Amino acid sequence: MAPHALLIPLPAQGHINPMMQLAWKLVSHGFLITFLNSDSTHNRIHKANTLNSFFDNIRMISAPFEFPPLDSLEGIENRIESLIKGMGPSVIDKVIQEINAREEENKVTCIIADVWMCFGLQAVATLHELPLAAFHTALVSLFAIRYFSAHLVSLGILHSDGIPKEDKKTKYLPCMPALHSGDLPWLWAGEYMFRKGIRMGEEIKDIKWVLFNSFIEIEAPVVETLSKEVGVYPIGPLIPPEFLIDSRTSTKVLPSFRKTDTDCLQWLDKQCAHSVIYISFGSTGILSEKQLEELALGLEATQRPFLWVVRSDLMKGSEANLPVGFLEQVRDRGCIVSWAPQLEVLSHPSIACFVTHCGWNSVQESITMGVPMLCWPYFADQFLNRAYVVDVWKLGLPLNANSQGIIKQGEIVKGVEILQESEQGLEIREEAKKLKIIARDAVKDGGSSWNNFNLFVTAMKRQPNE
Ligand SMILES: O=c1ccn([C@@H]2O[C@H](COP(=O)(O)OP(=O)(O)O[C@H]3O[C@H](CO)[C@@H](O)[C@H](O)[C@H]3O)[C@@H](O)[C@H]2O)c(=O)[nH]1
Repeated sequence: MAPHALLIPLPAQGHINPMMQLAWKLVSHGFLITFLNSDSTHNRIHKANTLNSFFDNIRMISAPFEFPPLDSLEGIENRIESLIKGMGPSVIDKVIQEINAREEENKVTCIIADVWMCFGLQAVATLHELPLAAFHTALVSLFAIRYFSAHLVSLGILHSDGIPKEDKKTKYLPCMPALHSGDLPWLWAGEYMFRKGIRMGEEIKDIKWVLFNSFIEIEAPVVETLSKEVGVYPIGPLIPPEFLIDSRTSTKVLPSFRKTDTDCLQWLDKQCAHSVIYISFGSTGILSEKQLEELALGLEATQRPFLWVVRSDLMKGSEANLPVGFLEQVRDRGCIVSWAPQLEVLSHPSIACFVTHCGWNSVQESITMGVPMLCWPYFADQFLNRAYVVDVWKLGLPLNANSQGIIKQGEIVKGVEILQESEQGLEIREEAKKLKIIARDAVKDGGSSWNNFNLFVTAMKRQPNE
């Protein structure tokens, strides 16, 4: 009997993508996969991706629960709570019963759930005598700072609502870089996120396998510290192996929530090597009208080619408006798309640098493709990721806002020029080349993530009575 994993993602692009990559990897190791979404998320993915080879190998199912994908932060607390209830333990129990009743020969043999979907799930796994693994889509450091945050309260470093007592750059954990107080990943959503993070740590502590889409080499001290408390298994980067070969011919594109515009790849083919600035704010980052204008004018002023993902909801409150005359001014030097095949873009030889909101997938994809970054974080873990990119790995530069919170056009021009033309930029590009190799080695035979993944797969393939 083939092992059969039930995968339960959080319905947000940045969480579904790595879960799909994990699904793909498990299929290549002989697993059957059932991929569970809420009804609305399931329908949206199918609508945006009519023909995609992903669906040939992975069974996509949905739970009867209307939950639109999390691609805006509006009312986030209530939406997360409603998701945790609507797709909670009793629903998962029913889904497993239905699959097992239908498929005598292919019963579910393990559950892998996003850490946000694990609340109360251990009881269901125990009831069905199934192993449960939690999947964390970002840095181990993000989980660690949440996990140890109650301890930081007891030490008097944080107030009981998660706000730091002192507003200065602090080494909150000895194993992590110093962070500005505003970099703490719960502050954007206040006490709710802080408490939820602590609850998550308590819930996950008893789960034997916690898989991380990261790799040990980039945050070894944190992995070592957290492993004393939790079963930490970094298995990333989960980027499909086809993308890790420089002379790749694969056209595999992950299904996403939005229609992918692949024409930009032909535009990239026409550009010189290492010349193009790629700009994307992931699935949720938004800009004010003024901020969008400054970015556009900054790109114009660089006089360099650029590929910019302008999602229809990139601008706060209305359809994104580019400054009057901007398109006429930049002409063929700029390519604007509403959703890019990002992995293919980042692995294209014409890309010089990535202006990124520092969502973890974007950062890890950039590392794995050896592309230096200009960091423009927006919320959640993105400030923590920036601290690693800039201060620890030295793979990029921060884009600094002025006193009104605006990143001005000159800052963008300066960032690109430093990366492309200065001694400091050369050092950053050298670091990017080194870390690209380390990232790829982690998933090669015998690499750290390869070892963890194989340990996990072997354990999941073992029959319960073995
Ligand atoms: O035009 C685009 C833009 C993005 N992507 C992909 O979409 C994903 C976006 O993920 P990420 O870069 O992590 O950004 P978010 O969508 O913002 O991700 C959420 O989830 C991440 C993982 O938990 C967190 O680190 C982020 O802070 C959170 O916002 C990546 O795989 C990109 O390759 C595309 O394919 N095309």
